[in-house]
Amino acid sequence: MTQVMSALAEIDARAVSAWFGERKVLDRVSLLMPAGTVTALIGPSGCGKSTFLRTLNRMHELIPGASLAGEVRLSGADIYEPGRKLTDARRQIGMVFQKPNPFPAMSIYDNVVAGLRLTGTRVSKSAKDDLVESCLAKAGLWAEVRDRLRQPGGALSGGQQQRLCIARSLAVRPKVLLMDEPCSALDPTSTRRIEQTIAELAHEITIVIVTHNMQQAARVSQQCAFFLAEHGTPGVIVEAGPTETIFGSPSDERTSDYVHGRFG
Ligand SMILES: Nc1ncnc2c1ncn2[C@@H]1O[C@H](COP(=O)(O)OP(=O)(O)OP(=O)(O)O)[C@@H](O)[C@H]1O
Repeated sequence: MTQVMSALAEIDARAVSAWFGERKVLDRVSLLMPAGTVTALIGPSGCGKSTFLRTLNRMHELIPGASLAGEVRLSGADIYEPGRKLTDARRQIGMVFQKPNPFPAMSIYDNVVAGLRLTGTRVSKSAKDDLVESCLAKAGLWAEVRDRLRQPGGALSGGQQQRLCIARSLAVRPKVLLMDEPCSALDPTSTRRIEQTIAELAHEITIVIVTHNMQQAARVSQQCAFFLAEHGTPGVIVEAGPTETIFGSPSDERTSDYVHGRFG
């Protein structure tokens, strides 16, 4: 079976600020997301978690009027360095969104390999077959779809579609996988299945997940960062650290209030 992942990589955000037009929504946010771990970004609505996530693979700059400052280092190299191609960052740092977004009319097989064409990767037919099997297996979907790879992606359940999107992300061999509330459109059973997939993938890939679900953050992550944007000020990280510390004995009272459901 084809090896899907490349070497483990850390991602290090340094003093990242972000704006939409004149409005600053993140202020000098620094966070090291260690290789091969799951980092959960938590905090109330509007504090900048998704914006921060989008700065990690250069998606923020696609929004008209959006700008940013700071550095994002992938294994030491700044993805924003002049001369570095946008597509390199996208290939190395994949993303899974809130709402599963497979190509609905395209087959399951073609959905998995869809990213190869976009990144200009040429692969033989047999290598492609191996890649499809290996990515679907890693996304926890192979057993359910192995006999119907030619059926459309849109015919799968919501949870299966989300796992198909994870498989599609894995096919271009990313070093980091960003997940923006990947379970918020799913039922509890599908949610647990995705969480299981995250746990299995975390041995081979660095994962950053935005979640509003505190139990989920506690279940899937080894590190948590608590974001807050108080009184209309730009979002900052109040506190980041090992998940058991953030939930068990945080140093800031606002973190404790948030993780225990007292606000947000
Ligand atoms: N495309 C956009 N144009 C202008 N402002 C935006 C845009 N996207 C987000 N914002 C603003 O930036 C701030 C941060 O939003 P962001 O979506 O990053 O927060 P969040 O913590 O992910 O929120 P949620 O948990 O509700 O998804 C918010 O005030 C939001 O209104």
